[in-house]
Amino acid sequence: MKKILIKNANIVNEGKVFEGDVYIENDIIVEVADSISAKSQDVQVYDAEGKYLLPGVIDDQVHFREPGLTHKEDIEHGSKAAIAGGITSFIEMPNTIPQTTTIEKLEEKFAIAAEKAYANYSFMFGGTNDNLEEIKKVNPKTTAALKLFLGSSTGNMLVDDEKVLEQIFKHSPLLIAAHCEDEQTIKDNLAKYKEEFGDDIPIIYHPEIRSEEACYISSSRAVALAKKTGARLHVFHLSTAKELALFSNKKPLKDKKITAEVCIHHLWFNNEQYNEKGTHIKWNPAVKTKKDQEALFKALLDDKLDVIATDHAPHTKEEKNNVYTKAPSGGPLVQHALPAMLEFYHKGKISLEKIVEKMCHNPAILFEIEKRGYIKEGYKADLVLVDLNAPWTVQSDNILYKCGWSPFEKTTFRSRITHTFVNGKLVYKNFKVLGVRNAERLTFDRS
Ligand SMILES: NC(=O)N[C@@H](CC(=O)O)C(=O)O
Repeated sequence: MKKILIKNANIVNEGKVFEGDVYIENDIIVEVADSISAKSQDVQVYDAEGKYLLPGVIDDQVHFREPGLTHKEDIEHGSKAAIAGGITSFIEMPNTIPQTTTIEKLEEKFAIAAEKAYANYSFMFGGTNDNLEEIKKVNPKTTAALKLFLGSSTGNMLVDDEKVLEQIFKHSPLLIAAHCEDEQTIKDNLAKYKEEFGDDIPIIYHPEIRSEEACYISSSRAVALAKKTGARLHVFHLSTAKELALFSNKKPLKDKKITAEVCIHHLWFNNEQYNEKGTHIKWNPAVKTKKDQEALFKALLDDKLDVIATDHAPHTKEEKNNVYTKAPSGGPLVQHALPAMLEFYHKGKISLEKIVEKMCHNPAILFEIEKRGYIKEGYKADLVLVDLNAPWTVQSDNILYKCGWSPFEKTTFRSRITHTFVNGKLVYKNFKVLGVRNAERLTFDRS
């Protein structure tokens, strides 16, 4: 039996920060207490020396591009970058090639992950205009959720047949996670700018094309449909202040039928950075104004926004360094999401407890993930040790993404992830992925 004792940590868990020790046997946290002493010789002891111990982050939205788009990213590189960023579990999206729209394709992805993933994994099934019967067959006990693109993005998975959509909302056995941007509004806006600029539309107009209105029309339609059908809806990557009125903080997360996510890039960037960063910060939905950014932050603290995710969506530099209409939307984020949130902590904008709630506890509650997301007895030992005072700068020689670039390049983060444990095994230490694969398929506690 493998036994690990982490001593002298500042443990961040369930709204508290307290000094303590954590004892692990095999993959399970066996004891969390003020002081634990090694009970036998074969216990491996890590002295945390006051560093902060967090539950491993659970990222509910990543695009690891495998199969079919592995020139951009793959499960091995993506999950290695994830553990370097303190993300110990990920839920991956269906816009791969082939798309994850049949049970067979879904199982193929699980098989790839079983061979290659460095972090615990699950996948979302993809809904289309014509796979309702297949959706009905997906087992909610073994698959994370159903992803619907209610706005076009990478991978041509737009679901725009209103009648089908209502049927999906009525009959989905899975929680529905939706990308909300109204297609017609985007098309009309794009046509207007294309008339003026051709393909080389200045990037600053991205949030005018993928506009607030496009987001609001689509999110409100999805929320209305969820209310009408009783579907369990989770709206992905909120980007505007206006949409926040659609969400509520009146109930505890476990009782909410409609929930919402915010992504790192919408919290970190705003439209003032388009001139400097260009298409490297082109995302769908677009990064919008400073006012939107501030409203998102407030809604996160007020619990109108339930989880923080990355929407890690790499494209190569060559693909990104293109004129507006040809540069794909999306960027790599898993390695830098937690350091970015910890930077907000340093700036006094959010507490460590809140970061842990939104990145670790809440994804586990929302997706009913079994025994993860907390530093608790009986839970899986997915843990991250963080040095809050060890500045480092994002640069090409420490970026682990297959695409080799980051929108955070040249950013100095004050906090560093020093150790990541997945199911009780140390898999990452001080800028080094240790080559130890100990990931498991996520399981769900759903009745
Ligand atoms: N977020 C993005 O801008 N792009 C994502 C798709 C998506 O989630 O829209 C991608 O897969 O490239």
